[in-house]
Amino acid sequence: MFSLHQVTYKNILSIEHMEIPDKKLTCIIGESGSGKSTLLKLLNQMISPDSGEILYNGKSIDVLDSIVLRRDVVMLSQTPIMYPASVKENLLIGLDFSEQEHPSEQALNDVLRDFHLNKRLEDSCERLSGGERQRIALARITLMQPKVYLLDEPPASLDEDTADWIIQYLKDLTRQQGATVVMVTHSQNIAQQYADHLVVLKKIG
Ligand SMILES: Nc1ncnc2c1ncn2[C@@H]1O[C@H](COP(=O)(O)OP(=O)(O)OP(=O)(O)O)[C@@H](O)[C@H]1O
Repeated sequence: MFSLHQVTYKNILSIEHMEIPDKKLTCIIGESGSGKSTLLKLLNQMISPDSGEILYNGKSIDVLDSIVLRRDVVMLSQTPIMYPASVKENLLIGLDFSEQEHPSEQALNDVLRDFHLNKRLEDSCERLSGGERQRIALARITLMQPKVYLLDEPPASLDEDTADWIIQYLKDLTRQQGATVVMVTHSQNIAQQYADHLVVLKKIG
């Protein structure tokens, strides 16, 4: 899905060669500051490398329109944006942003159930817990049905049981919908248990 060749970014990343496989769950691990979040940002063109080449499905991502690329390759940051609006509005933001049609109320309620969110669509998002925000943000991007999910530490504000079923859910997306999931994690356990492919980053120098 992605191939990186001789990619450098500031004095943060220096990658001779890296493959990120299609339809698999890839975990990125490495010490703090080793460039894990930076690598995700390179994959959806939020930033560009100083040198080297990144291929997406065999094409250099330089020549792809970044809006089109980001419809396929969706990133969930460590601190997802939550608007002071209803659960429904917050779920639909990603679809609006990528100019996709809204699903039925039933589909939105199904997604709340899938993510164990005991909320109604008309409830406000203003007083959600960190874990609920994280799950709404993840639900928001699954509604967009991207080809690639770039996830920056999704389990960060989730308890262990919730983190486990969410990662299992992501793994199922790779198997059932052929999605590609690239996930940064600090947890060696999660990486060992769930990753089909592992990327280990080391600090330069
Ligand atoms: N645009 C930038 N310009 C300069 N330095 C940056 C930039 N972005 C990040 N850094 C630095 O690059 C290093 C790697 O950052 P990054 O967030 O990618 O690491 P990480 O492995 O995800 O870390 P953590 O596990 O702590 O989240 C850090 O030292 C950070 O301060």
